[in-house]
Amino acid sequence: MSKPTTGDFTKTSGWMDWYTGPAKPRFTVPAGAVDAHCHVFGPGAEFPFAPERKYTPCDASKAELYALRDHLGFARNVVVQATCHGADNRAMVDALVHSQGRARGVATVKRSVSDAEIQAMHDAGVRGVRFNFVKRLVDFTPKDELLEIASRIAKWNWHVVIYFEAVDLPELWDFFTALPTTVVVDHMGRPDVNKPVDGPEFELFVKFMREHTNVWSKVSCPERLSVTGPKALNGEQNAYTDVIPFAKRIVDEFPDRVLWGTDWPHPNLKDHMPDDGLLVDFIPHIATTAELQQKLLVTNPMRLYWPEEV
Ligand SMILES: O=C(O)/C=C(\CC(=O)C(=O)O)C(=O)O
Repeated sequence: MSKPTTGDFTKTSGWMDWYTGPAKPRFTVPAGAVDAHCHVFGPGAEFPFAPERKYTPCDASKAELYALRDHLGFARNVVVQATCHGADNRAMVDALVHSQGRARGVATVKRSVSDAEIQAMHDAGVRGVRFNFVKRLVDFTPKDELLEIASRIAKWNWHVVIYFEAVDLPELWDFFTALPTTVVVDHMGRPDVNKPVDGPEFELFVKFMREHTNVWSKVSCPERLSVTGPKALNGEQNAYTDVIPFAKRIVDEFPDRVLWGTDWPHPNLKDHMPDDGLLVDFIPHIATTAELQQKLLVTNPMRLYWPEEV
């Protein structure tokens, strides 16, 4: 792969570009595997970043995303709207319509979105909206506005993706449990992996999934959650060991409601940029049987994003 470009935009200071030349994974993903969490950024010259963005990334185009998909052995992608594009979904939708049906999407919308706009996004392959509660990424949106959006998109059988930090779950609980759709949590609700896997904080997340069967989780982003590593670099086959107990627990207890994604191009990492090939080699540490891997990588994402093919 070539090096990331920047267009006319100036990247956020300290920005880490995605890893070029990822390893070929040693773990062979099952046929039809879906990378269910990834993004496109711009390119800024074609799809400008949103004025209200909290970071300016390097470009990460659909062509580069699909080259990575093929290199890693995946068949499909779910492209999630990144906050640097605000509620301007053009770059994400453009990626979907140029995927030969091999990508579906998750959008960010405002209350002002029209039914015709929702329908057009649906026709392009969008199947959900994302509500982001990570304060460094977005400004606050009132809950009544989000609930109104959730009840409107439910008519298209879309779901809601939620992104939040573990410490905020108690405060957000009532809102999340009032959502009328399937709810997909990004990155296991960002647990603090310094805390015990059976401690009160992660128990609350497990309870959230146990008591609400409409709640799914992405067991993604060990590179973001890990404190002790080791990093997925230089051929490391046992990366991010401190995240494994958390992700494995969720896969074991809720095998029919888990998804996995690369999170390429890995926005806002501060410490290191992982080798995506080695991230794929993390999967068998958290989904430890062929049956669990099939559910995580194929059956579950297909049920949620391509139900007409299941
Ligand atoms: O890519 C992710 O899932 C995580 C992000 C970025 C993000 O959510 C966004 O820009 O929309 C993060 O923690 O900075």
